[in-house]
Amino acid sequence: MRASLIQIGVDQDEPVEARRARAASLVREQAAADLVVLPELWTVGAFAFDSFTAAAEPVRGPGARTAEAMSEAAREARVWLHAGSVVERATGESGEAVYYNTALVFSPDGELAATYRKIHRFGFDRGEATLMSAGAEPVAVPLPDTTLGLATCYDLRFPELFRALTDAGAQTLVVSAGWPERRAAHWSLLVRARAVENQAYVLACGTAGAHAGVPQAGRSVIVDPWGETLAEAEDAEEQVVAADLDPAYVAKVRADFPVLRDRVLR
Ligand SMILES: NC(=O)CCC(=O)C(=O)O
Repeated sequence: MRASLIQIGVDQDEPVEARRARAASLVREQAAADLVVLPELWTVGAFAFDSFTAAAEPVRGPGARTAEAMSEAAREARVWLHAGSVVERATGESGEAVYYNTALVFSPDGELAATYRKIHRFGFDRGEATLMSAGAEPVAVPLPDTTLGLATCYDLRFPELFRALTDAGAQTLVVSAGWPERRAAHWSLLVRARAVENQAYVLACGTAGAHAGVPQAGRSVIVDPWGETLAEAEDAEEQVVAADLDPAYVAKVRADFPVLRDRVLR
């Protein structure tokens, strides 16, 4: 199973519409892959908080511009597409607008197969943490050859989410991110930790460029269930990081070195 991570450049000078078209064409170029992954909030920029509400869009129906473009790209390339995340505009219980950082997964037919609303919002008492509502449900997505477990950026710091995804059957953990350069060492360490402790593939896709003046780490990486790096971006330039995954290898590592079986606390 071939996975391609598109570490797309997010530059505030590029209009969102142009980046959307560019992302769709980058996805189409990955038609040889089975699974393609884009990063977090690549339309607006993960740190462009001031633009979040203006850039918000529904994930279905009229005005779902990113979902429409990504559905078409997935269908044309015939790939499973984790299209990164968008600022989702939804309606609250009293009819008010509420916002989520929502990841979208499309099937090769272009169907919206799953959405995941980011559970852990970044920013402490500012930015995303105050502008967005939190998701509540971990999401695992069965594909023909593997089951994906979905996580978004800051989620990477919360191992209990990844364990819940593993318990839900995930064998390939996808982290879609807009991780900053200044904490690149945490990114590299935590991605490998999540792979080793869950004995799962981790596909961690970041962005290139800078969002609202925050330089990005890039360093998108694919790590196998034994913690070996299969492919990695060495910098924060726009590029594609790709590797072949062997879905059977997850079961082999879990059987040969049965750490998950030895859990005591649940
Ligand atoms: N967009 C994010 O979730 C950023 C997370 C981050 O910067 C960190 O965890 O460090």
